[in-house]
Amino acid sequence: MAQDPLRYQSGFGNEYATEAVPGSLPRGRNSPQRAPHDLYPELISGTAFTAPRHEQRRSWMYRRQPSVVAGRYQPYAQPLWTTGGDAGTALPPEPLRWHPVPLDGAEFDFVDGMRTLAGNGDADAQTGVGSLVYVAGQSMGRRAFVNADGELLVVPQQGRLVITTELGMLEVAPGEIALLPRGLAFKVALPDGVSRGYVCENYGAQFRLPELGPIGSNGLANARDFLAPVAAYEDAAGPYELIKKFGGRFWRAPAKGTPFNVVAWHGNLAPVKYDTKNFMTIGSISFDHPDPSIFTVLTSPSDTPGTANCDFVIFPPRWLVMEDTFRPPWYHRNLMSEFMGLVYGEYDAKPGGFKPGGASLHNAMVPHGPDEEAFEKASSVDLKPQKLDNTLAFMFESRYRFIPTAWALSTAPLDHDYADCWAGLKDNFRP
Ligand SMILES: O=C(O)Cc1cc(O)ccc1O
Ligand SMILES: [Fe+2]
Repeated sequence: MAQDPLRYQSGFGNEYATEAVPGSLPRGRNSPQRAPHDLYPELISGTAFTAPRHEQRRSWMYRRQPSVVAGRYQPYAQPLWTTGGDAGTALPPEPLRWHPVPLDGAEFDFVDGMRTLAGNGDADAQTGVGSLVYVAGQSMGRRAFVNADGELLVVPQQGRLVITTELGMLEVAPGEIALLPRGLAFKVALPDGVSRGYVCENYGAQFRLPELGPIGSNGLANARDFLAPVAAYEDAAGPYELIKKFGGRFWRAPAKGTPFNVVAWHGNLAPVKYDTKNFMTIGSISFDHPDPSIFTVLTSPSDTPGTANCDFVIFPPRWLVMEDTFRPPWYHRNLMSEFMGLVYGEYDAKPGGFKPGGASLHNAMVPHGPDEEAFEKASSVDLKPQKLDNTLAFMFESRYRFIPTAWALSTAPLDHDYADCWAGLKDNFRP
């Protein structure tokens, strides 16, 4: 690779165009009789050909070998990365929380270290999402992964990820996120050693920026802050192992060379990264705690308007200035189901038991809200302007109940005492 591959092009869903070797992109057409430098043109589409134009996502790659060149596939064991929700599970109708997932995955890479905590929907029906955690200590070396079941929204919690994709490279640190399109080959290197993070595997409509309504034409996540890679290809010869997730099952195939052989590409289907520091957070400057939808970074719509397959919501550092207001989240129970994680710091509704690397799950109509400590403090504190700083929590919010996996309910560090955080709330009524 002649140029630094860690350069980026900005924008969300742009018509990007990039070439690692000048002159490798055909001009004025997509598949000339012979492409420049005798590269093979190959199309990857992330939407149906007849999807509405504004939803269309596809890219053209110009590569040294088309990706059909691979050996035969054999089953591959990754039993803890499950797909969808297991309808046979007796889903507890109460709040669930997990302590931080232990950092004991030094022997695993990003694919083998992935565990599904909870899932819903059905990859074949193109609905629902999985909520996963990874703990990994090995870089993928000459192993590449393709996920035919969904796109991956990656939320690193500890350790940077250097993600090599067919379309180029992304370096993603905690506080940033990556969005990896369905079907695009990638591998992950771990420059900081053992790393942990969260992943939303989205089987449904692709994540996109939310409508802004009365907010106007600027704000929340701005399109230009999403960064796509520039074309870059691997030179070193030698065999590769391809791992593929396809219909919930895992497969492996040998390949005689690297799948990261794309010399140039153009199109609007691309991996991107986004730094949550660039999120323009909006809040109440009068009174009351607003609905958390104001914190939506990306949304995957379902076929019911406003009722998302999944919203990706962050709770970033921000000022709280509301007058005569209980400032943390209210007690509530919602139609939508909420899977939450914490990248760093403290979450204002749960200063005690919700830790970075942990997770919580409040499914449809499961009541939840501030723990006793948060309630006591927020209902008596002097309401000066207050900066909630050094904190980043997030939520995968879905219209479908998240069903925890057998791993989540047995091996994972389930917090059996979670309900105790509300048990001490007093009846303060004095008629
Ligand atoms: O339950 C939670 O902590 C997430 C959440 C935050 C908020 O500010 C309002 C509603 C909500 O579900
Ligand atoms: Fe909630």
